[in-house]
Amino acid sequence: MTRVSYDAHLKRVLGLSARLAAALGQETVPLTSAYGRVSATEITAPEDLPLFANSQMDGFAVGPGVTCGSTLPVIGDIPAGQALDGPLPPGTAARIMTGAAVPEGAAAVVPVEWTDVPAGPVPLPEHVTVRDVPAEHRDPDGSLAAGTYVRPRGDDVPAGATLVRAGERLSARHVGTLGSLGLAQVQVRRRPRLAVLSTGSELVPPGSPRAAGQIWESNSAMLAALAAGTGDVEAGPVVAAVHDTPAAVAGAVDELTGHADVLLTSGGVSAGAFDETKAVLRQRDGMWFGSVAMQPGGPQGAGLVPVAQPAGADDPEDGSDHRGDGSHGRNDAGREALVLALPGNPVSAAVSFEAFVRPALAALHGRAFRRRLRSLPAAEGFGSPAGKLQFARVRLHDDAVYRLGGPGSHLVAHLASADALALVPPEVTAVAPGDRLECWELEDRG
Ligand SMILES: Nc1nc2c(c(=O)[nH]1)N[C@H]1C(S)=C(S)[C@@H](COP(=O)(O)OP(=O)(O)OC[C@H]3O[C@@H](n4cnc5c(N)ncnc54)[C@H](O)[C@@H]3O)O[C@H]1N2
Ligand code: MOO
Repeated sequence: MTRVSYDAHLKRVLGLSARLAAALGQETVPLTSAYGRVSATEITAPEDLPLFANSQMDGFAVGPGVTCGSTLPVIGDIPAGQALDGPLPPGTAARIMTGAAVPEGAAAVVPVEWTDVPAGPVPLPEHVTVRDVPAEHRDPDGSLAAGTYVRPRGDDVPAGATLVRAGERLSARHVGTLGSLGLAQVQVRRRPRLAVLSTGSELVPPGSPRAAGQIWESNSAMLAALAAGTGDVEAGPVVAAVHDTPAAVAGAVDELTGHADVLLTSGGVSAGAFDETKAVLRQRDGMWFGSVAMQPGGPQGAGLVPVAQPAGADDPEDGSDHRGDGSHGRNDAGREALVLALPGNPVSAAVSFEAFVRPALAALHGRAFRRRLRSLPAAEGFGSPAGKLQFARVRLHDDAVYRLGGPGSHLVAHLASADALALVPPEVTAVAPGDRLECWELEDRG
């Protein structure tokens, strides 16, 4: 069987993902649905922000040269949401609220606390006397410094400034900024629809009765949960426990790729007499199977598989959006699905997700993928298989790496209590206490 390095297989998976990313395309979503999506374009500020010079305080807008003791006639109110009709006449003041537009002719805002006017809901006074100008707000001549408590137009960002880069995931704070600039819609990368298929005649869904030799199926729920946690997918069908027969596996693959852009399969990819997943998928154009020099996660398959055209799928009349809305009956002519065939051992499936699926889902959005890495010394020594990159399940504690359990790919409870994977390079067969290990912090660690 072909044996490739971890880096070589990752490169293959990322290349396949980049090809599918181009076909997935983009869509426009309302700002209220944009959180967590990946921007398809650079987004620049269409206007200056703040949109206009406005007051930072409830108080009085005044012209230049006001000093402690100045008394000024008050010509009116400027509540937030309104603008004075014309400039502020010289030698006058206008009562102004936080966020209200500072009129032409005003040089500064005097907070109400610095005046003889009571704070709060009081009638508009005829005059205001400035009682206090703290030293830090005075010009050398003692007058109130120009610009005091005025938020200038464009102070935050000028029109044309970059707010979001193409391929950047939109945070809640981005959403707030885009709303501040009146942007009601965002062009985002279309999220792939993801399906999961677990194969194995020994598997029964949790909650079902179990015959001798059977086990409860757990990979499909785990893989669907890991995928959901990335925020990079639309949840699609999850099929737990398809029997190891060519017809059952082939039927499930056709059905699921008909409804998904990405299919994760688990099981049936090693050397067993009943490993039908590999046998069936190997016959599809575009699928590669081989052994990756890593443990767990050695046996892997990956490819872009042409999707069987479902009966009755129509061509879109306007020639647009060949992907439709991800529902039944979309036009699948020429469409391909990314199939990642993961090993069935539960720890192997989980490690394969971290090693290949997580970066693939980022690449499907054209998003740069960054792991949370730490380099820490091993607390204890342990062995590692020669020629394989080992992903040890560990806990990071007191700036050291503590291994959990052994290397067995069936140790699911240890997997669940891990908060990181420690990588032992292929050429290292023994880790000594104090040896530095690169660790990937697990995204959904408890
Ligand atoms: N002769 C060889 N045997 C094996 C090799 C090999 O190179 N030569 N590789 C081993 C490695 S490494 C792995 S990993 C596994 C991968 O096997 P498969 O992907 O074919 O997986 P299965 O045989 O179907 O299952 C392996 C194991 O995991 C359990 N399993 C499978 N699916 C699920 C599921 N959805 N939920 C819970 N548990 C599952 C299954 O019962 C088996 O115990 O092959 C080694 N063998
Ligand atoms: O490589 Mo398998 O994935 O050890 O357990």
